[in-house]
Amino acid sequence: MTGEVTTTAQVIDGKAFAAGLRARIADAVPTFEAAIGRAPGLAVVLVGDDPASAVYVGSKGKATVAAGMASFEHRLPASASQAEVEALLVTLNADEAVDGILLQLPLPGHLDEQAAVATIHPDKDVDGLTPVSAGRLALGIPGMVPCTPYGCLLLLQDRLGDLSGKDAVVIGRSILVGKPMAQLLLGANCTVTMAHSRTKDLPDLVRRADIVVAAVGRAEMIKGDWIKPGAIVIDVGINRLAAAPGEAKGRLVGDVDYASAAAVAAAVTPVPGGVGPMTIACLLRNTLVAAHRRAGLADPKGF
Ligand SMILES: Nc1nc2c(c(=O)[nH]1)N[C@@H](CN(C=O)c1ccc(C(=O)N[C@@H](CCC(=O)O)C(=O)O)cc1)CN2
Repeated sequence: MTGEVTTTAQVIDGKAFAAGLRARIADAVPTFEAAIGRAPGLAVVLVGDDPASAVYVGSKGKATVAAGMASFEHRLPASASQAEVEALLVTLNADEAVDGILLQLPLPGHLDEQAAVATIHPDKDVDGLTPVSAGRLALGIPGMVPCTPYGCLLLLQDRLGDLSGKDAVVIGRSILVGKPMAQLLLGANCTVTMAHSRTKDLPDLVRRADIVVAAVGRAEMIKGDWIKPGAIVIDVGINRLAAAPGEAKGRLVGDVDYASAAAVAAAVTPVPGGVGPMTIACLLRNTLVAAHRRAGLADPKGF
């Protein structure tokens, strides 16, 4: 019999992996509480009324409580000034019950995101976005690592073990994902190429990679014929398509054209259910770690 051999990639189940991580975090919380006399605390700040952000903040609060940690939710109106946002962050920096602070992004357009984030004390920066955290990551010094890229790294290591010598391409150069992802992969001894909207011959570049991390924010842009057979594909994109006739809302898709990529790759993360759930699990992990460091305890083992 002749004809093409079609492979079907394994699905990397981020939802299941995140559930396991969250369960292990919940198991570690009572030990911390017994030693310090209080649970780790996470404060999440939402400015404005972006519906997606409100959903993410609600999910973070629920996950925090489910892990046995203390959740502090702060909402400011969309009209809040830079000074008001920064004043709240300064108050949270000084609050002994708060180990981690997260400022939900994006902020309303009139606010300076970088300046606001930089107000967060680096020891409480569980989002890993302050200049100090970014500098520590670049220098390879222990610090807080942004949640989404850290989640991607955990999924890759779970699949491949040692990443040394792998060719990795990161598509997208955001502060939230692309740049820290590249640093983490470099730290894991990958050979890393960063690609972005002005990269030439992107399909050819992607075709050389053993690991593809897509974080470009364009629905289904990366096609299966760009993927090297046997590569691992991590799709960070979350894009909602326009609703088809008869649908209340459009489907969620990633930055990767899943069906065509799955025919070539060894393994692919789905959207939804891939990288997304890892973001919140890693936020809890960072909060647990921050709480230990602030209390002068050794980092919890196995995280
Ligand atoms: N300060 C931050 N702001 C934002 C971050 C961040 O890490 N820090 N990330 C994103 C949003 N985000 C968390 O804040 C987030 C996005 C997606 C998911 C998730 O689980 N997605 C699900 C699908 C959800 C759906 O149905 O809409 C999935 O992929 O399975 C969790 C968290 C921007 N802002």
